[in-house]
Amino acid sequence: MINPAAILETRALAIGYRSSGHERTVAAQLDVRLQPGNLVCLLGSNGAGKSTLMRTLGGLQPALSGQIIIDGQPLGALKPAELARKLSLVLTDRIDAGNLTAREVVVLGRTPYTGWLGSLSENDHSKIAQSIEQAGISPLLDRHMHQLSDGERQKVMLARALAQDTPLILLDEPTAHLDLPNRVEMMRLLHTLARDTRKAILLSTHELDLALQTADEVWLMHADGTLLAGLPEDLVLNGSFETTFARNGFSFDRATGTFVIHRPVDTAQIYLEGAVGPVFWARRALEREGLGISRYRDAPCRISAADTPDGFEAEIFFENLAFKVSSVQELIRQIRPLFPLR
Ligand SMILES: Nc1ncnc2c1ncn2[C@@H]1O[C@H](COP(=O)(O)OP(=O)(O)OP(=O)(O)O)[C@@H](O)[C@H]1O
Repeated sequence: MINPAAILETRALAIGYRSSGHERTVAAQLDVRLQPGNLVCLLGSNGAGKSTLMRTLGGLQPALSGQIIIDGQPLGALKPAELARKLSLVLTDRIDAGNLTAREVVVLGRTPYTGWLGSLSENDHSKIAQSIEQAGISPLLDRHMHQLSDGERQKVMLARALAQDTPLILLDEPTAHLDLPNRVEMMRLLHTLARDTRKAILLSTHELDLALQTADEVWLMHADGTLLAGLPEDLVLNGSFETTFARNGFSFDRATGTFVIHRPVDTAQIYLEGAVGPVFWARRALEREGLGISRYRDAPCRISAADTPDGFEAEIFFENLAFKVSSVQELIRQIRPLFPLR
C-alpha cells in the first residue's frame, strides 16, 4: 500500500522539561505520522502530556530528543515565517489578545502572508470572511476579546487559525469551554474541514465520545509516557481505551462506547427485551437503582419495552402480574416495591 507523505512526523521524539540540569521526561519514543485530510484526536488522562506534546510539535518548547519533521523538513530548520505558513497552533489557556477586537484577532491570522504592516489582498479578505463564517463568529466581530466568554474567545481563536490557512492545525483542547451543541459543532466543522480542504488537524481533548465519532485516528497517551496510535474502533476493541482510562468505580464499555459507573448491583432479577433505545435507557435507570439485568428470559421479572411517539412504554411481568407503564420514571416506581430487599 502506498503511504502518502505525512505533513507531520515524529521520530523517536522525547518530550518533557529541563531545568537547572534536571530533566523530566513526560513521554518518549514517540513515532507518529499525521496525513493530510485527517483529523486526529489526542486523548489521555490529566497530566499524561497532551499539552506538552502540542507545545513541542508547535515549536513552543524544545524536544528533549528525537525529531519533528514538518512537511519534509526538520522543525528546527524552519524560520518562524515559514513555520507560520505550515502550522497554526491554538492553545486554549493562553488566549491573551489584549484589547483587540475579534475581527482584529482574525485578521492577524493573515500576518504570515502580509507582514505586520502589509495591506490585505483580495485573497486575504476572502480567507478572513470564510474563516469568520466557518467559525460562526459574525456577531462577535466588533467586540473586544476581553468582553467575550471563554467559549466565544475559543471560537475566535479557531477563526484566526483558519485564516492562517496552514496545511497543519494543532488545537489544544478546542472544546474545553464550549457547551454541548457547540462542542459537537466544533468537532463536525473540524472533521469536514480536514476532509474538504485536505488539512491535517491534531486536537487534544477530553471528549472521548466525540473523538470516537469524528477522529480518523486517535493518539492515546498513557501515564507511563507511551503513545498508542490507531483507528478509534480498533483502540476500543483491543482494550486500549479501557486500560488508559481505567479507574476504580467505573469502566469503559466496549459495546456502547460509554463509561459505566459501577454500582453495587443486586443479583440479576430482571430480563429486559424490546426496542433498542427503550431497552438501553431502561437498563440505565434500573442499574442506577441497583437492580441487576439478567440474560435469561425466565428471570423473576420480565420487562418488554417499546418505542412510542411519546418516547417509551413497557409491560412488566412479575409472578402472575402484568402491568403497563408509559415512562421510565413510572417503570422504576412500579419495580421498586417488587424488590424491597435490595
Ligand atoms: N513547566 C513545567 N515544568 C515541569 N513539568 C511540567 C510543566 N508543565 C507541565 N508539567 C508536567 O508534565 C506532565 C504533562 O503535563 P501536560 O500539561 O502536558 O498534561 P496534559 O495531558 O495536557 O494534562 P491535562 O489533561 O490536565 O491538561 C504533568 O506531569 C505536568 O505536571
